[in-house]
Amino acid sequence: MTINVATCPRILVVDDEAHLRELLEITLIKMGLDVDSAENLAEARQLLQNKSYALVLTDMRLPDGSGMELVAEISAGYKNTPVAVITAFGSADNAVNALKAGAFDYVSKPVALDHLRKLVYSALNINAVPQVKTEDTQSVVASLLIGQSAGMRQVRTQIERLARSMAPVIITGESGSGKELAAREIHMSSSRMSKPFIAVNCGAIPENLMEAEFFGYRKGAFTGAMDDREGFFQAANGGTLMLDEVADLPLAMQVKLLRAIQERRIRKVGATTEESVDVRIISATHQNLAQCVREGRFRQDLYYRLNVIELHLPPLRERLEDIELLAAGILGRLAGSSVTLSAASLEALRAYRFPGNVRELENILERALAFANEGCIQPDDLALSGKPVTAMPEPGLPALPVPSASIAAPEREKAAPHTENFGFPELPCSLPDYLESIEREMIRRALEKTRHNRTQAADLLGVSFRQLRYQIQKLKIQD
Ligand SMILES: Nc1ncnc2c1ncn2[C@@H]1O[C@H](COP(=O)(O)OP(=O)(O)OP(=O)(O)O)[C@@H](O)[C@H]1O
Repeated sequence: MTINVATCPRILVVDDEAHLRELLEITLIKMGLDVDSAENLAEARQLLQNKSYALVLTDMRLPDGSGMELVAEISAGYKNTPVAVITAFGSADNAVNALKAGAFDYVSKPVALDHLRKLVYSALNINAVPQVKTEDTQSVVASLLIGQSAGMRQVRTQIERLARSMAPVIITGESGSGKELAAREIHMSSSRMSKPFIAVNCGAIPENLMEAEFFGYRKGAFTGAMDDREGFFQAANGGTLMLDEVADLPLAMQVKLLRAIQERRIRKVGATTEESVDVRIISATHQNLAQCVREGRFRQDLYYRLNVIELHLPPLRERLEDIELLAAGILGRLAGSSVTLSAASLEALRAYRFPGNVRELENILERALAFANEGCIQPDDLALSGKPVTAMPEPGLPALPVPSASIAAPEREKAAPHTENFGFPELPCSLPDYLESIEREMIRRALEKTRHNRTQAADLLGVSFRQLRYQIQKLKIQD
């Protein structure tokens, strides 16, 4: 990156150690930047009032207070100024706290100049990311996430904020609720947008290949390693690495990952030297990671590192008002403007629970397109299964999902004869999917009834604890 001298960005360095201040000043000036320095908080505040800065770089310990105070003040009062902190060696807690308070990034002492330069370039890029605002001031330029519900608006506002930081983010939400899309949006709205976004499904990689897949390997490192290969970290260098289903990482790999994140250095399998990497980590899980920590399946230190900021994607059933826009977007993508949704179909969709969230809506519409006549999708074409959001069955009643129960009134009459067959539904489109939906529902009920005590829930269902745990994972049940 070359810096435009005509609009030379100005950096504020706040540090009371003269030699470190000097090192930072020289490095920044050599990068073609203007630099102001302050020895303490009072001087920094004074300078901030008089000039605007492209970046503030502050030490944590200052003679008249803590760098954290400056982070908080800048985050609140100078929203367009990124602030990075310099932390003492080994004080991971400080770094995490600063990121939580709104710091854009951090460097640890002794300051590695290559890391410092990368940090500065990222910070300078932040304000170069184009932001198009709508009347309600939400950025729409890279909005991949469709939806205007209060929940989605909040998600977008949070994404806008998160995009201006390097802080690790954990995205939670049920399967299919848009976690990967949200991660992409954070990346696309950040200064890393021109660099790669790599999404890795941690649950899909065989344990014995994990290290090589993440960090790469040298030729001859193991049988079959015919050439040097890069791993996900190198592939995402300068950009964002998304660890999807992070709870599925085996414990041994969790240790290695923690090290890579903390040191920002990795070592290829079979290599003797380490290489530095500049990767922003976004993780995602549909599991309760804190619970995984309690159960000893996830390391607390890694949890603490990854879980600096949480972004929660609400399930689709909590934002049913988004369905119309989502359906229009999905149909537009799948069929252009040639197919529409009838009013009754929209009503039927709005009454459905969507256990598979937006992904399920996509599947329903894709299948419906095949059945739709004259360019209009009717409720029958949707072939909805499961219970509607409204009309939950009474406790104690058999919980078999009734496919036609969510269909709007006139269509319900048509479908009724099929559903009066001893309470069984009409034939499902897919028996395995149908049986899974029943199993999922029964497990959910047992968990609800036992206040999420898995041992008791397993007893209620007449299965072993391990069997239940396996089914919960397999069926991606939010517990
Ligand atoms: N708000 C949204 N607007 C448009 N499309 C969406 C939205 N949310 C999700 N999708 C679409 O739904 C599908 C599932 O989304 P995504 O893969 O991001 O979900 P996920 O939560 O990461 O799922 P999983 O936990 O199973 O990995 C994708 O095709 C995605 O494009």
